[in-house]
Amino acid sequence: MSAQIIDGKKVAKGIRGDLKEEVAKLKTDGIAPHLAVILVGDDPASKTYVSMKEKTANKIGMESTVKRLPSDVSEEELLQLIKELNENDSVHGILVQLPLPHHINENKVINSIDPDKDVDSFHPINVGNLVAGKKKFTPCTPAGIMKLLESINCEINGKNAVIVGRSNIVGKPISLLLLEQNATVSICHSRTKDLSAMTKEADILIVAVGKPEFVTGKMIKPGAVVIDVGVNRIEGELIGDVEFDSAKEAASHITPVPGGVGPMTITMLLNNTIEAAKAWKNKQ
Ligand SMILES: Nc1nc(=O)c2c([nH]1)NC[C@@H]1CN(c3ccc(C(=O)N[C@@H](CCC(=O)O)C(=O)O)cc3)C=[N+]21
Repeated sequence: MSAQIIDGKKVAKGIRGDLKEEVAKLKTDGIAPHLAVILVGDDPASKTYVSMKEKTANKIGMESTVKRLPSDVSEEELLQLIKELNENDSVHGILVQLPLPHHINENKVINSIDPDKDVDSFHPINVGNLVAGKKKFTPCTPAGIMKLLESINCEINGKNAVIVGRSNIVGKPISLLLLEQNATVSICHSRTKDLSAMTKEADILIVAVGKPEFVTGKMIKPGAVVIDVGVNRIEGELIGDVEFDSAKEAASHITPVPGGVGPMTITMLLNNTIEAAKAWKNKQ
């Protein structure tokens, strides 16, 4: 058996078509959804991601501004820029590309973003709302994963969902979203005693550990849905956290890397920016 490959590019494109219409509608109401991205330093991967965000935003008719700061910028200057963007009524979404240089306190920066403009949904207020089930924004990568599951009509209610990885950006929030849909959720990590025994129980397996080809086919329950969130760049090539060739023999559905979760992340970021613009409009 060979799994059906979940085409994240295609799903993302479909959603972007809807978003483009929403942007056009908002523009006729005099509101141009506007995303501001802050890039500190010149890490090549970050530069690529930021220009992809800018390009995709423009493709659906959205406004985008990229603020580029040198790697030795002071924390104070960065916080000042965020303050200006918070106060700028024409900006609806603010994203600070992570990781930041070590001399800058990441938490302090995230905490300074207006929660209403926090399209990454990393601010503690938005994290708290997600935990309480009253969210304003859904964090981009987890939101994208839910859309991918939806695209294959994946049943979630009552299923065993196993998450490998407990990051604030993916592992923790995706666990909450799956729990909201009544999955039985287990979160595994580096101290998990028998990882294979856990992953083999998964009807839905989400892997976000940042270790190339960490999960192999023999760790997967036959017929499972496998979502690979890994983006490991090795000698210029993008490698997932799942060993694709062996995994696709066990799984019923699987996401590739590239072309799986990645394209969804950016699309959901644009979705959140449109949501922010709509919420702003309703406050006026
Ligand atoms: N504040 C913040 N928010 C983020 O959402 C954020 C961040 N910082 N820092 C870095 C990570 C990583 N990330 C990705 C986005 C798109 C792809 C993506 O589109 N990947 C393509 C391939 C792109 C390529 O070839 O390089 C794919 O998987 O098909 C991957 C990774 C967002 N991140």
